[in-house]
Formats: sequence, structure tokens, C-alpha cells
Amino acid sequence: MPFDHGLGSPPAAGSTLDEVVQAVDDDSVLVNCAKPGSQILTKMFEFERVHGPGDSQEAVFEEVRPLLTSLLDGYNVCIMAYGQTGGGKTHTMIGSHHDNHSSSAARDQNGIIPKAASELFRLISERPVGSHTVEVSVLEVYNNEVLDLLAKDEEGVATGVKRDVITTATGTSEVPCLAHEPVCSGVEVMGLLGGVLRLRAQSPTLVHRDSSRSHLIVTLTVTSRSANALALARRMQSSRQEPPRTLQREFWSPRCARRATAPPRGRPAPAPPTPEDGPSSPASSPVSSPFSSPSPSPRPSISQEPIRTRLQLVDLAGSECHSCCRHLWCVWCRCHGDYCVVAGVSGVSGAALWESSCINRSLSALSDVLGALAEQRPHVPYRNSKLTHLLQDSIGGDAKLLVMLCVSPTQHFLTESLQSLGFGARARQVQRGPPRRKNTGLKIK
Ligand SMILES: Nc1ncnc2c1ncn2[C@@H]1O[C@H](COP(=O)(O)OP(=O)(O)OP(=O)(O)O)[C@@H](O)[C@H]1O
Repeated sequence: MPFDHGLGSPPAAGSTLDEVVQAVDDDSVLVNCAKPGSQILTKMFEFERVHGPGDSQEAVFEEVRPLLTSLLDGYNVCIMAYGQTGGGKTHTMIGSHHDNHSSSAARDQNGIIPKAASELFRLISERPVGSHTVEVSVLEVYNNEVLDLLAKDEEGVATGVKRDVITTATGTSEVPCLAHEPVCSGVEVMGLLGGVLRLRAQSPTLVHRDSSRSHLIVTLTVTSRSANALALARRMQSSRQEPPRTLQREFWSPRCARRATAPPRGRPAPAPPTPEDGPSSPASSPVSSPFSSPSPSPRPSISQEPIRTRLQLVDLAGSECHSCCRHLWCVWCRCHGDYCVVAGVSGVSGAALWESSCINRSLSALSDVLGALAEQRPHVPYRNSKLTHLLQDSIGGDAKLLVMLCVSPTQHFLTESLQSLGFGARARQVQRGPPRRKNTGLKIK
């Protein structure tokens, strides 16, 4: 990584002496350090897949691709990047050309979010027209506050509106009033994201000039409608009959409902609602309905209700060990809890220190949650931070979860790399139930 050689004296060209973290094969990382005057450290970590510095963004995305099929097959999916500041999380999740994701050079450098968004719409294009609709929401967790980056003020400008996280009656976490934007292509997703990324908190750290000081959570919510419901909708369209007005309420999002009556330019109109979309039966509707005719119609069933699945893409803020504890055997939790506050003596102070402390506390809370889940403790402290409360359903729930660890190979960042690898090892110990598929009746062709 560029910052690896930005501190201290750069190693001679081609030198690997400074590299103490190595990808030894497809699934193993070897940490091998013989620092003069200290004990030799040799430690092996195993993961599902390990990529070296030479691997392209496309190669990394290949790990993610199958999860998008899972998303359309009814699973929730969460992909998060974890690692020290400057370690390559934003590069991995978004890419290094934030502004223009569509030129071919930029496409090579695109990260998981733009690639996943276009792959998702490619997969949707292979399914029956109108069977899937997608909405995007963007949240930032900054200084332990949740900001809705798509929410607009009265003048229609996105400014980042503070939101709450609540636990619903069913025990899941939810953000009331969260803004969702309907999207129809990967380019549209990145256009929206490009517009709001400028709101994301950024400031320099000791090792990274453009460090993101907040956690970013981009969520693509897919609403899928079964083949039966679609067939019925088409029959209605071909007979040019209007659906009963009351049924329009059954779209889950008010924005979708608006779109059903007036689709924006360039977007296909969604299929009209069907009786199976909602609980109101034609008999109870005061409006004369085509479905009250004696002609046979598909029986309402669970499989005909729209289902929602969520793809959460998380670019975590970078963990940061300050120089007060930057030595080989530093215990990582010391600089990820309250101890961080004393790091002011190392040159970080005021707002930057507070930011840093909030980031480290929330990452510490994330690690605590993983620890509680790994040890199958009866209480999992999700609510100790907004980050873990928000991600509760993905970390401990029924989602397919992929954690991407971004580590530096150099000795200078050994402490941080060991900490990140330890976090990954802990995440692997978590034994959850198998990911749960939504709406078993949904048949996807
Ligand atoms: N694999 C890589 N190949 C080329 N450049 C990279 C790679 N990883 C990171 N970089 C570059 O290194 C710099 C830091 O990366 P990035 O912004 O992704 O770090 P980060 O982990 O998100 O940091 P922070 O947590 O401080 O925001 C960027 O300029 C990025 O383009």
C-alpha cells in the first residue's frame, strides 16, 4: 500500500525485508517477524481466502459474486471491510476512482460496491421483467451518531440527518424514517453514492491523508415478487383493468407507491399491485374489483407476497493505534478502549482525538459482540454502540456475512495487522445458525 513506504526510510527497491505479513497460499497468512532485540514472532492465520497485493479488484470481487445470487434467492447479505487506517478498506469497498466509475480505466479500479451494484442489476435483468425492484439507503456512523446521508432538507439538498436506531418488537434493529431511493442500475447507485460521499467525515490521520473518520453503510434493499404475482399482474395489464386503489398501500415503501403511479423518466413502470400483495380481499374492498369475478385466479399464498432482502455494504472507519503504544507487543485492546483518550500526548488532540476515540470504541464494541457470539454468551452487547446496534441483524442474525480484512504487509504496521488478523480469527469462531432464506415459497427462475 502506498502509505507503507510513506513513513520512515523507504526500503530499497524490490526489498521484501520490511514485509512481515505474507499470503503464503490461498487461505493462509504468515506473520513472521524477527525484530532486532525482541523475540521472534511467527504466527499463522487461516481464512476462507487470502489475496496478495498483486491481486486485482476483479479477483477480490469474485469472492463476492456468489453472494449476489444468494441475495436474489432470498438471503440477507452483509459485506464489511475491516482494518487499520489507510489499510485499503475504501479502496476495497468503493475503489480508488470515486468520481467516475464508468470509464474503463476506472472500472478496473472499482471496488466491491460498484461491482456488486452492476452485477445485481445484471442478475435482475435475467429474471422476469418487473419481478425485482431495488432501493438504496446510505448511513454514516460518526462519533457514535447515525446520519442518514440521503435524507434531504426543505430545499432538496442532502445534508446528513441524524437518525435513531431502534429494536423492533421482533428483536430486529431498524432506523425509522430512513430515506430510500429507488434505483434501476449500478450507474444510478454510484451516482447517488458519489453525491453523498462528499458528506462523509474525512480528516488526516498519522498515516493516511484522506482517512474516513466514520463507518459507512450502504444498503441495497431488493423487493422480489413471485412469478405467480407477476403473471396475475400481466393478466390485469392485458385486460386493461385498473387494480383496486386500496391495494396500492401494499407496496412496502411510500416511494415505491409513488413510483407505481408516476415512474420517473427512463425507468420501467413497476407491475401493478395484485390481490396477493396485500391482506385486503376483493370482497372487503368497497371498489369494484376485477378479482371478484368468477374467473379462476391464483390462490393467495405466502409465496405471492413481495419479499425484501438486504445487501449491506460496510466500509468501517480505520482502527488506529497511536504512537504511545506503537511497539511490537502492544495489547490491542488497550488502544481500542478508554486508553485511547490518553493518546493526546502523542500529538492527536481535540476533535480528532474524540473522533479517534469514538472509532476505536465502536470497533471495540464490534469485537466484543463477536466475542460474545463466539463464546455463545446469553447476552450479546449489541447496544453498546450504534454501529453494533445497526449491524445486529447481519452479525448475529440470519444474514450471510463476509468480513474483508485489509492489512499492511510491513513491519511498521505489525501491531495493527496482528490486531486485524486477530479480529478476523475471532469472527471465524462465531458459530451462527445457517443463513435463513426468506419466503420459502418464492420460486425464482
Ligand atoms: N490494493 C491497493 N492497491 C492500490 N492502492 C491501494 C490499495 N489499497 C489501498 N490503496 C491506496 O491507499 C490509500 C489508502 O487506502 P484507503 O483509503 O482504501 O484506506 P482505508 O483503509 O479506507 O483508510 P481509512 O480507514 O483511514 O479511511 C488510498 O490512496 C488507496 O487508493
